[in-house]
Amino acid sequence: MRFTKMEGLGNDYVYLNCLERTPPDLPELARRVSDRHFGVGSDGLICVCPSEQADFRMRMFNADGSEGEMCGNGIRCVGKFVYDKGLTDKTTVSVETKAGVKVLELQLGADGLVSAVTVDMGAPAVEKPRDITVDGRSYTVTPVSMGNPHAVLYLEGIDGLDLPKIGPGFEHHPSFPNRTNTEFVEVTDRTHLRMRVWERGSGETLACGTGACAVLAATASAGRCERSAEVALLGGVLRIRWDEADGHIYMTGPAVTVFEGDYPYGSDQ
Ligand SMILES: N[C@H](CCC[C@H](N)C(=O)O)C(=O)O
Repeated sequence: MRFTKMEGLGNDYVYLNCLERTPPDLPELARRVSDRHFGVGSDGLICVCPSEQADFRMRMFNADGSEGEMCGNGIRCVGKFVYDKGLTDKTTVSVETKAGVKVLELQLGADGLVSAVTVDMGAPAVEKPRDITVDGRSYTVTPVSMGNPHAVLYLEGIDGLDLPKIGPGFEHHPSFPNRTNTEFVEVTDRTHLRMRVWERGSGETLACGTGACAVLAATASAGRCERSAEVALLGGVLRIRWDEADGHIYMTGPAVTVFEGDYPYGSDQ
């Protein structure tokens, strides 16, 4: 099975062209390819599938095999995948996701291939902050949906956090019936935010596009930053803008192809 390894700010996935056929048992395939010792190594699996209502459909699976509703870094790479492979000649591409149809504006580099993408991520749903207890300690989190669930919290010294220790307590907290992605945020100034993320189903990743959008929405809603800011993640910086007119969030960032390969998996598995 031919695959393409791609990354958006180090949030890396294995990408499959499923326009003609889809391998059986995608959750199991995601678990296998994601393993960084026995598989390809990735934060998960992303399948580019046909769509009735958009140019393409993206299905995203976390490393544990669970299917997410949306993936910001992933959808930027889907835009690069379909354009660079000649599956479209359009630089405005629509992609159906479980969180609705997203519109991508592809930016081309000097080589004529996609170097960066701006995604209309749709409107965030920001809830009121709520206190939750994790491992005996109380935290104030702001739940935000970008189609997938996020819990945003503000702490000083996020670099010193032991996320493998505290992350699962947030991910599996009973307050989040479908689990949650959790973002740990420092507000540098009104146009610069820093964050780390413990992702539902994948653990700490170097970046999370939907998470960065959730962080901007929660922080601007609290009056602590402007509606347009740079969000610094371990893997790099995303530019996030929450448009006043349409209420949508726009995310701009890079998309990179790392390598192509073949993986032994098919209908006889
Ligand atoms: N890395 C992705 C988010 C994956 C979210 C997934 N962990 C979920 O179950 O919602 C991003 O760039 O938005």
